[in-house]
Amino acid sequence: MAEPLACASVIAGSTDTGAAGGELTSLNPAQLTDVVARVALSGPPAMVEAARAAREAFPAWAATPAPVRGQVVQRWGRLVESNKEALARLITREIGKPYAESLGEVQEIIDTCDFFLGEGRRLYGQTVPSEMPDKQLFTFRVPVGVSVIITAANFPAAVPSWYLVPALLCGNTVVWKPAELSAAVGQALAELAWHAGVPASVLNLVQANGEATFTGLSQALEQGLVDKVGFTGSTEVGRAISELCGRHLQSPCLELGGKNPLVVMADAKLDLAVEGALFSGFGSAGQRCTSLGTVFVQREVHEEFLRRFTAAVEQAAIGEPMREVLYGPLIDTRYAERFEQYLELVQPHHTVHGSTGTGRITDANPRKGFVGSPEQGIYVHPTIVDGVTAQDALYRTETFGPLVGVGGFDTFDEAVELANGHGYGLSAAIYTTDAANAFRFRQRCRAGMVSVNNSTSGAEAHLPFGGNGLSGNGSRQSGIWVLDQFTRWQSMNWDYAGKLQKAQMDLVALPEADLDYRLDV
Ligand SMILES: NC(=O)c1ccc[n+]([C@@H]2O[C@H](COP(=O)([O-])OP(=O)(O)OC[C@H]3O[C@@H](n4cnc5c(N)ncnc54)[C@H](O)[C@@H]3O)[C@@H](O)[C@H]2O)c1
Repeated sequence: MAEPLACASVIAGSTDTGAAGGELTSLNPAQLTDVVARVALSGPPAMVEAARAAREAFPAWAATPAPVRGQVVQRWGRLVESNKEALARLITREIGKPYAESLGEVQEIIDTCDFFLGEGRRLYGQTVPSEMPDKQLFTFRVPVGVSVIITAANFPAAVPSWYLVPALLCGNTVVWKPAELSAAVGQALAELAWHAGVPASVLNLVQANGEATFTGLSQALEQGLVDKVGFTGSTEVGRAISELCGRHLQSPCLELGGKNPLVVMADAKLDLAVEGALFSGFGSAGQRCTSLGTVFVQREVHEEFLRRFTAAVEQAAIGEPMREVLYGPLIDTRYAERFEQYLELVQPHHTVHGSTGTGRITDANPRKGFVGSPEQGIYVHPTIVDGVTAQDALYRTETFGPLVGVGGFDTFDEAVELANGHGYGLSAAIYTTDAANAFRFRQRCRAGMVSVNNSTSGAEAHLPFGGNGLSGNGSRQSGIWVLDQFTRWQSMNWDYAGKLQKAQMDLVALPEADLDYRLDV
């Protein structure tokens, strides 16, 4: 086993080993005897100190030409690329994500850096015509200022990069607070950024628990040190962050939970739908914000879909994440305990399918075909629950584990209602061979992201990512759309008439017109 890494906050290049917020041991969830990192957590003052360092660094970074910032970001991407396997191994070791998916996660950072290299040469503003002569109007994108980015453990590298890369490219300075459970991945990614030329006080790393983060953020906002908050995590914490920011007249980016529906129409290619449901329901052990929550199947094909889906889940490879598996362990025992509580939402009238057991996978509660040994890891059985209706708590609760509900519907309108009615609005999918159904579904769906004949999971670095309702406040990551989060529009007017011209008052006379004129044809 590799030696544990030492992790701590790094503020303007100085490491805070004081552990005022306590010490945390980050364990490999597939092998709990493997200590991945020992983390010295900071107390609330670290957030304030980091925000102050970022504030001081802001003018110089904002004045650095955007194409140069773009090249820095691109170098970060190149360094991530040359460390791709090492970073992916660390992700798998620290949070138990299957290695192939960890490689994909690292690729997404590389893609994001590549995309924003080009954006450094654009960051376009506009020239706008004025209503007066000898006057020109312009718009410019200007950086927001100090951005505090707080992220979750389940996507410890790719999702942070969706914030960090555009924030830096746009000229902001940053305080990044990774999840405690992925402290080592956070430190590794930050280290690569510093080595790529991002100045230490432009990207500050704070390792702290949720409570200290909230208190520190609140103090930093109070002192006017923070201009933007980006948060990825649970809806509950997102709401608290939103209330805090609102008091300071700030609008945070919020990327929160999901209860993502997948609709299977009777005309769908069932095998394709099963494949999509398997990947999005059980991939990453259901610990994605875009994980499938409930499959709604048109009644004519409900039984057949369930039969094939159950068979696919029974055959799925589950086990040690460095091997070829659909999913590995849950990220932490806290998640497993919560998952077991969610199983209690399964009412007696539901039928549980597709597993040799429920709850934790252990030698005493084994899963046939388990890849490796479950004893030292946090593994849970995949669970399909049939008979989910809009009245069930399961219908509206994000379970954040390998549990997929299945429900039925008769008409397309009913399917749309079920897909929209749970309060979340992150991702939704429909399987159909009828193009009209696909377009109508997209049009009536409240989700920020809609898939047709594809699973609810997946993202591309240049497409907007984000949700509505309980899934977020409509902010979007990725592509050009995220620029609106990390820049503000500034307008400028330049009058070269040599006299004061007043808009709306000094009107330029229009040519004479005869508006009563009618054609005689
Ligand atoms: N929409 C998305 O893009 C997206 C992506 C990944 C995860 N998620 C969601 O994240 C959740 C899972 O992550 P989690 O359980 O770690 O979430 P969480 O909300 O408990 O924690 C997320 C982050 O917030 C910090 N935090 C916790 N309490 C805080 C507080 N009071 N103030 C400030 N920061 C605080 C944590 O330390 C962590 O860094 C799920 O709901 C999942 O759907 C959403």
